[in-house]
Amino acid sequence: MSFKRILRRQKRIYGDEMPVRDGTKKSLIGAIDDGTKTVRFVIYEAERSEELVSHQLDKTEAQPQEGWYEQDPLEILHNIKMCAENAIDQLAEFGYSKDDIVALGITNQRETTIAWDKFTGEPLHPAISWNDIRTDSTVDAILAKVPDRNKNYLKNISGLPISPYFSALKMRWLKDNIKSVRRASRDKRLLFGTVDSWIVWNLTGGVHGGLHITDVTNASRTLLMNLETLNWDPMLCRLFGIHRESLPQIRSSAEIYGIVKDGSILDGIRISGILGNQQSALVGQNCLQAGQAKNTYRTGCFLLYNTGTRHVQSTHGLLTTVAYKLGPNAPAVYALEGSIAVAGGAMKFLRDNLKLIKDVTQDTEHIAGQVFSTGDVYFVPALNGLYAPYWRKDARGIICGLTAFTTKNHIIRAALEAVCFQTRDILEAMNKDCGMPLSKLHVDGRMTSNDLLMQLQADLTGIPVLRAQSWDMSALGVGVAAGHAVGVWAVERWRHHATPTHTFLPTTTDDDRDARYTKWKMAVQRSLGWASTKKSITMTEERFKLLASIPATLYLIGSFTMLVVSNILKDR
Ligand SMILES: Nc1ncnc2c1ncn2[C@@H]1O[C@H](COP(=O)(O)OP(=O)(O)O)[C@@H](O)[C@H]1O
Ligand SMILES: O=P(O)(O)OC[C@H](O)CO
Repeated sequence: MSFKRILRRQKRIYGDEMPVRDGTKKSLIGAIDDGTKTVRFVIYEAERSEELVSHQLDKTEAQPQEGWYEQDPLEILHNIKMCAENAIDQLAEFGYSKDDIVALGITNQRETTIAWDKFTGEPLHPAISWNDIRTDSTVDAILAKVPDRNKNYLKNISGLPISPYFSALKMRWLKDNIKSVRRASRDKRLLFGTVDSWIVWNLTGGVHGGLHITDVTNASRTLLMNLETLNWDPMLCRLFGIHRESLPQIRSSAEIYGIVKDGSILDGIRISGILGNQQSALVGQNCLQAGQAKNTYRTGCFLLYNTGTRHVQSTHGLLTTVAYKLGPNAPAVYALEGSIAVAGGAMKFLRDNLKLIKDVTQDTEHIAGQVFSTGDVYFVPALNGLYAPYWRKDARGIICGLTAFTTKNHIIRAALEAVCFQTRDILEAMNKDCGMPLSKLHVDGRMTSNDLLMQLQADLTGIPVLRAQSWDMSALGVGVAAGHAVGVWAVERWRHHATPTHTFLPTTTDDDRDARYTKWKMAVQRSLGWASTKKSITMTEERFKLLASIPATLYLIGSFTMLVVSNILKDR
């Protein structure tokens, strides 16, 4: 890379606040950030708390059936290696090499579940993504086992409602539906893990003694961990039918777990930090005091409120989760979390499914900015049900309020507003749980580069929105944790990273925003109860393709027969 390109890159990352290098070498920390749609590898200069180089690759996501989302576990590993190689290559331009990396941290999409064979290292099934809703009937089967089919029955122990979102349901589904998983379980070869476990096991040697571990933040998203003991809960494991031996050991978020031994460019580096990506952003934004909160806008959007060493139970639809535990002997810190399943994901839906935009980054702000309002259009992106505070797996996406005046500009703007209204839903719930409204909102995540979105967020919540200095606070957070564990990154050193670069102030009146919010709630009501678990003969994509390949006459006869048969069945 030419020197000019490096300068341009630095300018892009740091703006006018470019770090001044004095020629002395600093300790470097590597961070793997495995998101739902992208993998990144970032290298930080610990003493200066500066991002030095990074590389990112998009991931492929398969959708084999409606509501099913899968990732390739081997692609995740491959992409990490490619990103690491590329980032490390760039180090030479700064006078550094791989040997200057003193520790490695891993932050990851949470809940996404992988099953693999301890002896061959082969994944037994594609990774089931966090937002996959195939476990709908598994949820019903578990609900049938608890008093009053109460979805909040396990909240006191785990902090979580019974929902397809969490890993235990995905593990149960894998055991119920995938023969190789059942066989591996019977033969005691089965290992389960969230993505952090899969990455660490492979990096530390895989079949040759790889470490099967996870950290408290990831474990707290499985519905199998007890928030009090910070260990797998025997009753929960029994309820979901998951054997303790197939689960990873739960460790803190910052300690030296082991050394990379996979023959890759990362070989020999200590792994010393693991954090779920939303908890990691909380650390990266330096929200380390009780009462501090941040909202991260990526594929989903997640607002975490630090409650200190107390785990507070929400009565308004929020989750209780472990925020971090920065060392084996450090206390666990907890958070209340408002989880939104579809934020940036809605932009990709507008691009890939509805073809309303070509480029998520360029088009959404530009096109939505061409109209001054949504023209009373509301888009509830309940594409896989609704998460907090509703927890309704039967909700489905709707766009309502359409008129002959509506254009795609209004719909795109409504999709941006949906992220803001969902955030307001969470803020309302948090206010009820904590009794104290947030006076400002610290934000990060790639979507926050969208100025229009940020302004809408301030206008629709009525509080200032403070954009973080760098959008990827998740990578930074785990970099800090990893550096902290090896003693090269002190809290004070990254404090200035939490300094927002831009503040968006509300420009609307309370009456105006409350009227809009009331309309949003009406739209949400209309999205609920849409999906039913009752099986019906629906025209799926596959059936449509099959029918399209049959000649017209046969098709007519076929359809007529189906109609007659379904009428007979209906009358029974
Ligand atoms: N400028 C933007 N305006 C609106 N949405 C954006 C913008 N930039 C990115 N996004 C959306 O934000 C999400 C970014 O996700 P990404 O950072 O790749 O995270 P992850 O893979 O962890 O979910 C994508 O879904 C994308 O659609
Ligand atoms: O892909 P992201 O960054 O939206 O993160 C996903 C969350 O960790 C799911 O809980």
